[in-house]
Amino acid sequence: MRLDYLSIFPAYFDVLDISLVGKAAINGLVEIHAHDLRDWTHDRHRTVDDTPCGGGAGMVMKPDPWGEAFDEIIGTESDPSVHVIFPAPSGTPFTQSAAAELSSAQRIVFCCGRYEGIDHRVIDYARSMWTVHEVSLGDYVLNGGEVAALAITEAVVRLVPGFMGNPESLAEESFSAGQDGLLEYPLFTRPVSWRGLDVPEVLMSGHHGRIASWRRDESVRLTRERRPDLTDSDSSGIH
Ligand SMILES: O=C(OCc1ccccc1)c1cn[nH]c1
Repeated sequence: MRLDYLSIFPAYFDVLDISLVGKAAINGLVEIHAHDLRDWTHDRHRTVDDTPCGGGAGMVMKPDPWGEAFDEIIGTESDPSVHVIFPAPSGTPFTQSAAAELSSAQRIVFCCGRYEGIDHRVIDYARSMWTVHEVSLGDYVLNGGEVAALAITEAVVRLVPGFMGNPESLAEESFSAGQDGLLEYPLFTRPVSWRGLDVPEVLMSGHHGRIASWRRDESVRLTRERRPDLTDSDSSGIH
């Protein structure tokens, strides 16, 4: 999988050489390329923004540098196998199933908006050429798409076959199919007693049936408490 990042702060992505994703990059599963959008400007100030047509506060990212960067990084041929991701508050909420789908992509290009956003024609042009995802991580506003791109990268790359040392651990996480779309139950490890707090006895009983039902009950309780929106969805085991 090749991952490209287009940003006016490409150094954000240096961290990928260290972290979880770094390992995948080393064993050849993932190839990382970060690019400075200003490399595709031609004026002395390397301008990437301008005032919004129709007025309004803030600045908008000009389309020209994006188009020239696309030409060089992706090419001028249409190719639906290239996934182009624009993180933005106005995007479709990102989910574990979206991460799973993207984990089989051969190429993903992250376009990190700054200022108030990117000229919409950039997204329209990208849609005419590649498979575009406008993605939101949540109902809040960041200063730019870089942090969102890092989060999406981690969610996707850890699902790439051959990447995780112990794929079974993926099956038991929150939101994974194995959990029936429920939140993960509380986890404990040694010491059994810690600062006057003990591990629930059932987990030390060695009784696997009871442990499984305690865990499910906890998942149901937590999901009802924190994520009522998940309880009546078809994917969750509770209604
Ligand atoms: O702020 C975000 O993206 C950066 C961005 C992009 C375009 C204009 C403003 C900000 C974001 C919030 N949830 N998911 C993404």
